[in-house]
Amino acid sequence: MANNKKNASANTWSKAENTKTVNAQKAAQVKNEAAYNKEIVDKYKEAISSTNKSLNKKSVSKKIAEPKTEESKIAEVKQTVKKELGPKAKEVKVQNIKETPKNEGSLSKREQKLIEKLNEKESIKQKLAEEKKYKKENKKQAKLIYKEQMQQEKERILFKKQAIELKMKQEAEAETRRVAAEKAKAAKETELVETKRVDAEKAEKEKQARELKMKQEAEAKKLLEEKAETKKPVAKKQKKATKVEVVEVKEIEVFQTTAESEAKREFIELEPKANFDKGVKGLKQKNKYQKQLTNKYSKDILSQGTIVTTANCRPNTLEHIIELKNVRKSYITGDLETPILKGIDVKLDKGDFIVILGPSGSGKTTFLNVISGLDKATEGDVFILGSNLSLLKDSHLTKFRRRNVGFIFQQYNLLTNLTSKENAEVGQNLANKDKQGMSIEEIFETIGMKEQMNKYPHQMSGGQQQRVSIARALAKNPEILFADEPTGALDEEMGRKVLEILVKVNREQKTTVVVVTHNPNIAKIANTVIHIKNGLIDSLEKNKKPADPKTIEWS
Ligand SMILES: Nc1ncnc2c1ncn2[C@@H]1O[C@H](COP(=O)(O)OP(=O)(O)OP(=O)(O)O)[C@@H](O)[C@H]1O
Repeated sequence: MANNKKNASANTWSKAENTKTVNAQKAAQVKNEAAYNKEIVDKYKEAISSTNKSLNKKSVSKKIAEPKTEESKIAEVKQTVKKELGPKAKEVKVQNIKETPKNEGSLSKREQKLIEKLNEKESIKQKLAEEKKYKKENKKQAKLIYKEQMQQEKERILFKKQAIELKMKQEAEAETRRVAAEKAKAAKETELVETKRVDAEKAEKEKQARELKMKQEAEAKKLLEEKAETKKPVAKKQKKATKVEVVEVKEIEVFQTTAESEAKREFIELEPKANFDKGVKGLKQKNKYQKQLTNKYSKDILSQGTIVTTANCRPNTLEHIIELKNVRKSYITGDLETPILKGIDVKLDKGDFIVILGPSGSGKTTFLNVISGLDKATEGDVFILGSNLSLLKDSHLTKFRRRNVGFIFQQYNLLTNLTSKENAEVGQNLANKDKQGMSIEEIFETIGMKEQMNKYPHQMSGGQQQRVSIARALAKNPEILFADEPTGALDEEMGRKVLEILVKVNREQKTTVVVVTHNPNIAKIANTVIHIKNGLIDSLEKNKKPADPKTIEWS
């Protein structure tokens, strides 16, 4: 019995010794593995540090799990052994190993083998668990590091993006500032240029106003002088002029046709002269001959009403206000004679409304100028109111025109610095005092311009200005009213109005009206229509029923 007890005790001790050895081995192994783990952790740390360095960022603020202490490892192994050995291990632990006698029995071989196997198994299991754990830990760490790196990369990209955006924003702001500065500069320059332009315009306007004022003053002065001169012509001229001129002023009184004066008119028939050369030479001879006759007969024609013919023509002055015989008009161009009017014969009745038509360049205006005394024929008789205008001196021609004829031009020719009324008064100053005519007010009433009497030409329309020019012509109370394209610059409405006035004057005042026009429709309001073609009268038609200007077609 005592021996059995002794053996059991020896066995227990031996077991304990073995367990101690195993535990020591395990502790050594854990120590080694701990060192190994530490090395791995160090490596990770180093990797993290190098990654951080490469990202040029702060070090990863990662808390890497420190390896477990040796004591905790040993405790853990002990715990595992305890778990594996179950109640046996419990038993071993319960007993005090140091106190257990060394020779107290021994384990059976089977038990020993079992323990060895268990230890081995435990060791492998332990190792696998550790490995798994470390792997898991490493994977977790790597994941964290990766996550951290990704986060850092994201931050880096975000930072870069923000930096780019900031740069772009700064550049945009700088561009905006530059554009604004340029705009401001341009605006300043424009303002400067505009200011200069406005100043220049202002200066120019002031200059023009000064000039206009001076011109107006000069014209007004001239008008007043003319008025004063008209009132006392003889007295003033006597002061300044020579004796001969005084005689001239006294002598020249334009002949007026009355029933009484008509009977007293002298008639002189000159032998027609035909032995002139051809061309320019002949033209010069004709001019010379005409001058001689002019010097001889001009005064008598103008003041005495002497009728002088160079073309075998005795005009019927009671019937015909205009009578032309073999009228020619030529111009000298270089060495060549250019014939325009080529031998015109015509008789036009007093009080007629005459319209002259013809193609452009046919000689209409030349014809009008010759019969109105604005130009002189080269050859032939031009009897107007019985006076042969071909034999009047220029100064006498002017007097004749002033007394007897009125003009209306396409471009109204009003004095710009005089009002409508004053323009008309200029005409009135030249009026035929012996002939009873309309007053200025009546004239403006006739032309429908009473409200515009105090307006200046620039304050009126073209049609209104043309009507003022009619008023001016009518104020002269002329025997004949000549109009060259009077509606040429007007629209239809104004054109018709002007024609209505001319017709009215013709009917009511018995004024002979001669109108040159391109518009064949206007011919319908006339009672005499002349067609001029190539410097000759192509036809003369009488119209017994002239149309009202309101009813004619216009274009
Ligand atoms: N001073 C001049 N010197 C030379 N030729 C002239 C002169 N004046 C007019 N002519 C010519 O006389 C011709 C007739 O001119 P005019 O003005 O009389 O014609 P018109 O029938 O009135 O023409 P339009 O209807 O075009 O006004 C034209 O060929 C013109 O060139």
